[in-house]
Amino acid sequence: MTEETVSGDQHLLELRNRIDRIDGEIARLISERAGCALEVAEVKKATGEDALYYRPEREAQVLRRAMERNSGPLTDEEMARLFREIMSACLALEEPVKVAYLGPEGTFTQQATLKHFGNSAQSRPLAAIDEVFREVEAGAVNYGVVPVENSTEGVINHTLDNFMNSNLSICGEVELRIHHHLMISDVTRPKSITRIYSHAQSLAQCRKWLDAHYPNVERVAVSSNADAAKRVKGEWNAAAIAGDMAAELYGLKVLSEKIEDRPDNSTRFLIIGTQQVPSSGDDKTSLMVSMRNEPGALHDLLEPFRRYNIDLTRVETRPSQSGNWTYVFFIDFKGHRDTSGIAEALKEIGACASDLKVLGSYPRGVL
Ligand SMILES: C=C(O[C@@H]1C=C(C(=O)O)C=C[C@H]1O)C(=O)O
Repeated sequence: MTEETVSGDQHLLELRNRIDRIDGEIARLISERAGCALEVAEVKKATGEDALYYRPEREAQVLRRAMERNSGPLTDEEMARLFREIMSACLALEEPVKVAYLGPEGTFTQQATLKHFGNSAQSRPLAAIDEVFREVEAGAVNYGVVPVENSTEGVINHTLDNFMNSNLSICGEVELRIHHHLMISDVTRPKSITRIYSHAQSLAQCRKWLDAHYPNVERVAVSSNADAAKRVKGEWNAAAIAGDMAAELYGLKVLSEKIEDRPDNSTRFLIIGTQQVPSSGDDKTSLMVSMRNEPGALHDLLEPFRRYNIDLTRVETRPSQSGNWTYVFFIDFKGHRDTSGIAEALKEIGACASDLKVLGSYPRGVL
């Protein structure tokens, strides 16, 4: 052995000893933190039956602080993800949070659920967006996670329409970068692919790539990406477009990575529940408004936003379910309903609208 390797080995040993010591400290601090969370639970329990254990506004603040405080070498996102998991475990000690999401397992909505609640939440896949709403309304789960818009393909109508017949609120949002891959099973012959399965939204998000690489291959829309991945197992002439989780879950091989047409392709998901969330300091508010069907109605609706200098982030129109050619507007803007300016604007809009429902004020997605 040369002198160099001896000193290299020695250095490695010292570094590992240091890491062991640091791990000991981290473990002690995490236990101390978990003990605090248990005490918090006692304080919350004293408020009675409806004690709210999961506090979206507080969690957003903890994550933002973790990012602000970070000075590297880990990225801010990586640091926040670690804190996300610590909080998830602490919350589970207080009370395990139950979450339903649009399934099946392996979908991007499952990935969004994990990103938002961490691995200690108890999550359950359901077959349809309506079912997620229903289970939260029935109290079978505490929260639901549903997709609401995609940066390439636009709004998910089904989610918006569900709010028309529901009393649920929006308690949070989470954004997910969507990377699609073309995947095959171990029996697929890559040169003989005649059929590609995926969800219609995903096929649309990869349209140009498919036109360029598989122009004459049949595109088959199925109920989810996970379903597409499942079908490919055992089909020698088929491929699927889906995400990492589906590839892993069904043991598929990725043939082409990141085939989405737009590199910034992302989907926004909503956390639905029954809770009214206090301000986190950086929030968004979502409204559902119906207007009288008369000239200038849309102008009257939007005017207070300009006057109170409120930053609109989205306006969607959906046919109302109460009559032909009448519409419901879904409006998102920056800020919390309880802050001055916004509270006044909402009062004025309420006075000129035939119906106004604040779907919720909630922390802007952190991760
Ligand atoms: C500890 C609390 O309860 C939960 C756990 C949190 C945490 O671990 O930091 C934060 C918010 C709550 O979801 C709290 O409300 O402060």
